[in-house]
Amino acid sequence: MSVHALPRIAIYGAGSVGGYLGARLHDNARITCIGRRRVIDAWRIHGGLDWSDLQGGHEHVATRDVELQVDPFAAAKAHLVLVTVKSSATETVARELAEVIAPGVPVVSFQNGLHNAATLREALPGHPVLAGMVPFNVLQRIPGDFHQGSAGELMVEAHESLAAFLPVFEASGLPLTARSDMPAVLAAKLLLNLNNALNALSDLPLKDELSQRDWRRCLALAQREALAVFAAADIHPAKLTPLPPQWLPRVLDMPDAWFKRLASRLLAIDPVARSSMWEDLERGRPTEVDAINGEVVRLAAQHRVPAPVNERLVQLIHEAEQTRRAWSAREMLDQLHPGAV
Ligand SMILES: NC(=O)C1=CN([C@@H]2O[C@H](COP(=O)(O)OP(=O)(O)OC[C@H]3O[C@@H](n4cnc5c(N)ncnc54)[C@H](OP(=O)(O)O)[C@@H]3O)[C@@H](O)[C@H]2O)C=CC1
Ligand SMILES: CC(C)(CO)C(=O)C(=O)O
Repeated sequence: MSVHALPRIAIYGAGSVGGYLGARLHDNARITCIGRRRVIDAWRIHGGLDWSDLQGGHEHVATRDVELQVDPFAAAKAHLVLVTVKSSATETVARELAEVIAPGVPVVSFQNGLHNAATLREALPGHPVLAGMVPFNVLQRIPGDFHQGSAGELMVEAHESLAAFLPVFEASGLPLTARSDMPAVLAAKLLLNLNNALNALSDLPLKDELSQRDWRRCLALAQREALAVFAAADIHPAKLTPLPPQWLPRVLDMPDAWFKRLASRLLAIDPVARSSMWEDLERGRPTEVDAINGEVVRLAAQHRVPAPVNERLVQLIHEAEQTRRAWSAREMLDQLHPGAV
């Protein structure tokens, strides 16, 4: 197919997820990545984008094969826009997109958190704005080099406007599963993302952290609390893992040998993979904790149920944004459940 016949996809938020998606999709779409000057310059110096994954797949995408831009106006010609900024940037991005994108162009939020699509929708009336979900981990190892460190399929709210784009994702080896229950999918992802804060505070790779029972006990505390809050708020998380979400805390609590046997897929993670929140602390950026553990705390307050574990995690991450230290699992357990150790 001539390159001119390929759809144009703008990826707004050149970072770990945005760079990875851009690199994976570039054979089947004309990709424009829009981001900060420091990032775009670094990617140009790198000579483009590299992606790799757990299965050994890898590719170099030269700068001539992907458009790298700092000006929001570069999204004007897009047939589809993917938003890949952190949650705290969504409102600004929504306003920037409203100024530039063509009428009716669909916009997909590939972000963690429950409300990003709603925030985009408010500023973009007349566009289908669809919630998406990225299940896997992406680490930007050096600027322009992206590694997918765990498995899973991208999900998106089912909508007719995506019909022309689903084959693009499929052909690129990143199939998009269309779902009619995205709020439930995002709630289930939020439960998994409660580990982002713990992983960042542990300063360990995800695999090492989740291999230690005491770190898993910390996550189980945060998830149990979130499940009780969700129940009070009538939110029913979807089943994204082989185990129903309600079983996760019990399985996390298990001794290491049992956990490894029952939840081997949860540990099928690249040994270098870390949470996106760890990457934020590492790079001295504000984190998304208010949209993740903070969401549990907000819902708990609305429904008058306690959420001390997630409240403490929000505090600890905000402290870590100022001054970092690596916590041991025992110290963390003592913070989240005094007397449990
Ligand atoms: N990384 C991962 O493994 C995963 C991440 N996610 C989710 O995906 C989303 C993106 O995460 P991730 O890729 O890690 O984030 P990154 O921080 O790596 O990338 C986002 C980039 O967008 C930039 N940006 C922010 N606002 C604008 C703007 N107005 N115009 C242009 N660029 C802007 C940011 O710059 P600046 O830093 O200056 O704000 C940053 O460079 C998050 O919601 C995250 O939770 C989901 C699954 C896995
Ligand atoms: C994939 C996962 C759950 C963990 O890396 C994530 O969403 C993140 O890091 O933000």
